[in-house]
Amino acid sequence: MSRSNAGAAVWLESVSKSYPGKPPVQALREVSQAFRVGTFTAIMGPSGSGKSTLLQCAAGLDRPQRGRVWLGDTDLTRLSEQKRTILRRQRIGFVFQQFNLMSALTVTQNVELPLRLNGTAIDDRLIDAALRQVGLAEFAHRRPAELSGGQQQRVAVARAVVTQPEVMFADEPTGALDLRSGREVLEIFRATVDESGQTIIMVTHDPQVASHADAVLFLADGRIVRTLPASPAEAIAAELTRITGPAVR
Ligand SMILES: Nc1ncnc2c1ncn2[C@@H]1O[C@H](COP(=O)(O)OP(=O)(O)OP(=O)(O)O)[C@@H](O)[C@H]1O
Repeated sequence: MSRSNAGAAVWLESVSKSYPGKPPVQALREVSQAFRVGTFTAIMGPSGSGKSTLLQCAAGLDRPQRGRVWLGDTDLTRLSEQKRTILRRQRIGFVFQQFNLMSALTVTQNVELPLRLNGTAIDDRLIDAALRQVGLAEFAHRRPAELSGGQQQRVAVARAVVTQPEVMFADEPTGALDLRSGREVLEIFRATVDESGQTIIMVTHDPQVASHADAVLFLADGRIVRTLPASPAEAIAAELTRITGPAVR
């Protein structure tokens, strides 16, 4: 089959995913979406609309029942579990809400970890460059417990970018951070996209966070129902209210 969407970092083609149950839960319904190289996309939508499922299918962590998911020229849906694991290590970076750092390891050792898992030779200059990128070069020998939450998340970002992945996926990356630390992480994301041509796909509930992205996708009931270009937080919040109904808080 020929690809009509060459140039996309990630491309979903009619992706459907359901979870078993009585009745089964239809989490994604025929979702088609291209994420262009060098763009920063936010995914929003009400709770249960399918955001995490979309992220997991796009990142090859989960496999849809129907449709295709491409990472560059690779069809992830055709790969075995083992090949997807190797591909994730080599070509994808992840940042989660809860940092997921190894507490016994230093900052440097945490950032080195993906290279070790890949069997890549450890190049100190690469580690140093990743730590500089997140403004933490002078914290290289500390352990996570000796850092603030914002600094820990910046270590997680350094760990995600050190392999120079084609795509970085982030699931609520600022959810556990105060406003200022959250903004610092988002500024690093922005710079990584603008200066290194990184592609970032991020799930968030927060319109302020989404306002740093180049585009915002809105999911409802397993479908992409709206796409906004880069927009101020107020416009994103208004769109979310239109889709979700007024906020309860
Ligand atoms: N492992 C699972 N087994 C069964 N149902 C699941 C599973 N994971 C998710 N679901 C269901 O699939 C639907 C989509 O879930 P998903 O986690 O993708 O939504 P979400 O938009 O990320 O939600 P939230 O904002 O609350 O994290 C929901 O109805 C959810 O209950």
